[in-house]
Amino acid sequence: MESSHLEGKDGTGIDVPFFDFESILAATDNFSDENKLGKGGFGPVYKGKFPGGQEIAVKRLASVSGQGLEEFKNEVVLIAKLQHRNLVRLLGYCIKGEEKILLYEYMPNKSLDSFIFDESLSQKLEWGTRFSIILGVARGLLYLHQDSRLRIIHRDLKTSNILLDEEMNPKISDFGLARMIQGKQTEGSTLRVIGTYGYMAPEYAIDGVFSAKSDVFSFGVVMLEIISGKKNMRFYYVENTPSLIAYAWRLWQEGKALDLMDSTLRSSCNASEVLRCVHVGLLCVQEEPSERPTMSNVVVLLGSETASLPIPKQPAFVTRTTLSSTASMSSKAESNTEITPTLDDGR
Ligand SMILES: Nc1ncnc2c1ncn2[C@@H]1O[C@H](COP(=O)(O)OP(=O)(O)OP(=O)(O)O)[C@@H](O)[C@H]1O
Repeated sequence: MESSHLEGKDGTGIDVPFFDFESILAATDNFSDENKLGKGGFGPVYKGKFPGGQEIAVKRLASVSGQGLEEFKNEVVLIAKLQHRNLVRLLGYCIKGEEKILLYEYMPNKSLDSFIFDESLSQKLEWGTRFSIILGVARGLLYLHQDSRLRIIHRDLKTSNILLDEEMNPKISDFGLARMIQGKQTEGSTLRVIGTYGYMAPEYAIDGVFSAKSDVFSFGVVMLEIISGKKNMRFYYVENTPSLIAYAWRLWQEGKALDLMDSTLRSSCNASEVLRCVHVGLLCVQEEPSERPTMSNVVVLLGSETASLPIPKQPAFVTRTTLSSTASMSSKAESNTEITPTLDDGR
């Protein structure tokens, strides 16, 4: 099934196996509906199984058809170089005509959102597991931003892009794909916003300006969702508050930040860890990007019981007005997901 390998040009010896189309057809039972795991903005994803029993996830890319072959291969090598225990591993690729496919390790526990937003599954995710998921995601994102040398901005970090392995270790997925589709910017501005409302920083949603700090904002939203078990964007209808961020901010100001905690977990959680997470989460979602911590600050702050934390300033999206203007101003946004730019689309 593997017929050749791509190698990095820089002598790093990175090796990306090429899989022929027929072996992928066989592994996915001709991309059968039963094997379809879902469809994201980059295209549908299928579960596959190779003859030896190895399970894989097959992403059939929809949006890169215009991209040249060489360019695509270079990006595949780049993504394959990004290896960390908190990133989903790229196993190989396939090109056949217009068809471009990426093969990833299969994550049996699917995505974090399917746990935390589900009434019964969320109860299995006690605080200790949630805290280690938060730490793992922070480390994975730090690696993308700094340690990988390549400075990758994810641009679409959200709870549905965090997958869980059999031991509930978190692995970030879809990293490098925004870059694959839009070119090799490490930061800058774009007319085509790849992201999901509810997770995007205001400067990215409104002006298309992205940086490591816009990922930090998304991380903050993810963290508040993990703590509360509630979605940021659907929040208005739950609590009559513009967003989860606004709710967290209100509780914080009233000295009741622990109430943000998913009610099913309150009796068994470590209160000081939860409070630290809410505090760091609020630092991440501050309106002004320069006030937000870097991911390396975040990792240190989360891991230390004694570090003194700065007082957070008012976050973005605390009023209904800011949310509405974001949604309407970002109508130029061409999200990579199936969402349309309305207030209600956070998933
Ligand atoms: N490596 C994987 N192992 C197991 N399931 C996966 C894997 N990658 C993706 N999936 C599942 O496939 C489905 C589609 O994933 P994908 O990441 O393409 O889209 P999404 O997260 O729903 O949306 P978006 O494109 O906006 O990120 C999701 O249900 C996801 O959980």
